[in-house]
Amino acid sequence: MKPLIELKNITYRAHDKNILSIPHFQIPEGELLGIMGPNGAGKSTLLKVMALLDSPASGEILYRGQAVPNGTPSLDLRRKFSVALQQSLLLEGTVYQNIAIGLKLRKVPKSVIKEKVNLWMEQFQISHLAKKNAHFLSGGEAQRVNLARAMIVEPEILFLDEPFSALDFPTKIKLMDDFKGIIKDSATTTVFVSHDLMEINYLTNTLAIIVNGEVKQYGPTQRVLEHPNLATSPFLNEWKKFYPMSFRHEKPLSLTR
Ligand SMILES: Nc1ncnc2c1ncn2[C@@H]1O[C@H](COP(=O)(O)OP(=O)(O)OP(=O)(O)O)[C@@H](O)[C@H]1O
Repeated sequence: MKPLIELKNITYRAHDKNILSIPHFQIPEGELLGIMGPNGAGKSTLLKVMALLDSPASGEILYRGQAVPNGTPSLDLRRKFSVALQQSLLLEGTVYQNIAIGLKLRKVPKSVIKEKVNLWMEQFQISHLAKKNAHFLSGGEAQRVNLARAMIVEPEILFLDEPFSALDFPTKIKLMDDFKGIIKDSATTTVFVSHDLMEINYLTNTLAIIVNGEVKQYGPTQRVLEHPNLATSPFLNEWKKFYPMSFRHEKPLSLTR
């Protein structure tokens, strides 16, 4: 498949330290890519650079083969991307208003907004919360609103940075299960940063392991997890001690539905 995003010779520096060094990396359209690695490896920085939220020190980013001007991506291009972070950062107002905001900014007619917000609230099973103040939601509810808000604009690419990591385990697996169905149905190209092997194994098809700002292994998720290389095995083998079997299962072991 054609790459949606391509990175060439990307470096990122902060305080005179090299944070990222990526000679070449690409995300094909339709990919469900996981980015995993130890704390401080550069996962979030890579996501921010790919989502055009931060500029690299050097290198080139191409979107559908077109070079993106460094530092000044057009509004048009930005609007093809959605980002959801660990903190849901919901705005003052109701759940309905929070989910509607992206379409409102795009000046979509009110009747269409209503139809789409209702659809996405249904998809994320939060219709009953429509009129609730978004600042009084549980963590799981808030993350559902956050993901609905990201999906309603029908992004060409969705960037997720640890969206499930603050949730308790039953809440997490239920949301991940629902979310997987939604992503599959919409066929949205997705980049999912996580440090959790169970989340990565469950949600992604392809996996990049980052260590010290470099992509040390890339390939189909199952293959990477089952055959870590010299650079990634110290990290992956630690995880596999805690999830000795889960990387062989399609679903987390405790997910019974
Ligand atoms: N703007 C910045 N200024 C200074 N240091 C930074 C900046 N951005 C990132 N870093 C440093 O870059 C390194 C990579 O950070 P990043 O948040 O990308 O890692 P990560 O893999 O997402 O980590 P974690 O799993 O802990 O969230 C860290 O050492 C971090 O302190």
